[in-house]
Amino acid sequence: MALPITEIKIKKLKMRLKHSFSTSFGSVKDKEFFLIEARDGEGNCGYGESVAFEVPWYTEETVKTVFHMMEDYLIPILQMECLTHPQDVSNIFKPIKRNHMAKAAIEGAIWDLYAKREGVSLARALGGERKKIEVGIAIGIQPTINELLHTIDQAFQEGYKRIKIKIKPGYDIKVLREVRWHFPSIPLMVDANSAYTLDDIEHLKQLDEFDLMMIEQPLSDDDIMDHAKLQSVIHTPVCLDESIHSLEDVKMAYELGSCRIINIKPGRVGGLTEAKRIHDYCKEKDIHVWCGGMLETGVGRAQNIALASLPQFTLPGDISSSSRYWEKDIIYPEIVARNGMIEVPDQPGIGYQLDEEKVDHFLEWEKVYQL
Ligand SMILES: O=C(O)CCC(=O)C1=CC=C[C@@H](O)C1C(=O)O
Ligand SMILES: [Mg+2]
Repeated sequence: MALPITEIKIKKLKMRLKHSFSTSFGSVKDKEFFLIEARDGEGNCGYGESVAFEVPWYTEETVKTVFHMMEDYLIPILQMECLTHPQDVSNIFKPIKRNHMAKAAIEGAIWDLYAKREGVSLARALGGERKKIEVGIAIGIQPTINELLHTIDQAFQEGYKRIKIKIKPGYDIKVLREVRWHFPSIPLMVDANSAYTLDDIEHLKQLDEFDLMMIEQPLSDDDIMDHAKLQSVIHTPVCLDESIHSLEDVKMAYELGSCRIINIKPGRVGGLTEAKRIHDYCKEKDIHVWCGGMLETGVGRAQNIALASLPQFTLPGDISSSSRYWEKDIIYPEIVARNGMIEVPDQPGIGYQLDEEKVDHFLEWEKVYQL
C-alpha cells in the first residue's frame, strides 16, 4: 500500500531552556530546532523534530546544515519517490552521505504519519512491547559540588531510576568521591563526551572504585579502536554514544570489544529505522542498549519513548519529564516521569497532541513544500 505524503512543512522554533546545560565541550541555553510536519491530504499529520545544535560540537551537524540538507536534497528526493513504508525513507536518502540528524527529523515525521494512518501507536509500529519505560536523568556540569549534590538529591527524590553526571579532566574523581560519599548506593553513571585520551588510562582506572553503571564516550568521537584498549583494562562498562552512527559501527564495536553498552539516539544514527536495526542486532548479541536524549522538546521525546519500548532497551534512558528542561512544552499532555517511569501512550502515532498556541509562540518562521 502506498504511503502518500502530500506536504512537508518545516517550522523553525527557538525555545529557552530553564537552566543552561553544560558538558565537557560547551553550554546550551537556547534550543533552536525544526519541527517537521508530514501530511497525507486525508487529515493526518505526523511530527518530527531535529536535534542538531547551533554549534557542531556534538557531531558535525548544525541547525543550519540540517535546513540546507532538508531543503536542497532530502525534500527533493521525497518529491521524486513514492513510499510504501517509513522504512523506505532511509533507503531513498542513502545517496546523501551522513547528515543523520537532517534525515532523522523528516523520517520521524513520516513514521508518526504512518502510525496515525494505521491507527496504531508509534511504539507498536516500531515493535515496542513495554507499557512503561524506566527513565533516568542527565545532569550537566554544575558550578559547585554543592549544587551537583543538591540536583542529584532532587532527582533521586523525584524517583529517577539512575543519575548520569557529566565529567571531564579536573571534574571527575574528586567529584565522584563526594557523590558516592553522600549517595553510596544510587545507580550512577558518567558521560565524558570524549574528554579523555588513552594517555589517561591510569587515571580512568580509578573510576572502577565507584561502582558505576557505565562510563559513556570517554575517548574520541571518531574512535572505536582505543575504546577497545580502554575496555580491556577497566571493569566499568564502556558505553558508546558519539562513536556510533550506524549498525556497521555497532558491529565493529562489538567485534573489537570496544564497549558493553550502546546509547541509541535516533538523530545520531539517521532515524528510527536505523535505531531499530541497531536494537535488533544488540538483542541478538545480548548488548544492553538505552535511549539517549538531545534536550528535545516533547515531540522528540515522544519518539524516544516509543523507541525505548522495544525489548532490548534494558537500561533507563535520558528521557526526563517535560518540566525538566521547559517552562512549558509544545505538546499536551506534557511528558511526566512518575517514580522514574513514563507510560508509553497507546493512542495512534506519538500519542501526544501539539499545543499549537505554544508552537506559534516559539515560531520564528515556516516553509511549506508540496510533494
Ligand atoms: O536530553 C537529555 O536529557 C540528555 C542530555 C545529554 O546528556 C546530552 C545532550 C546533548 C549532547 C550531549 O551533551 C548529551 C549526551 O552526550 O548524551
Ligand atoms: Mg552522551
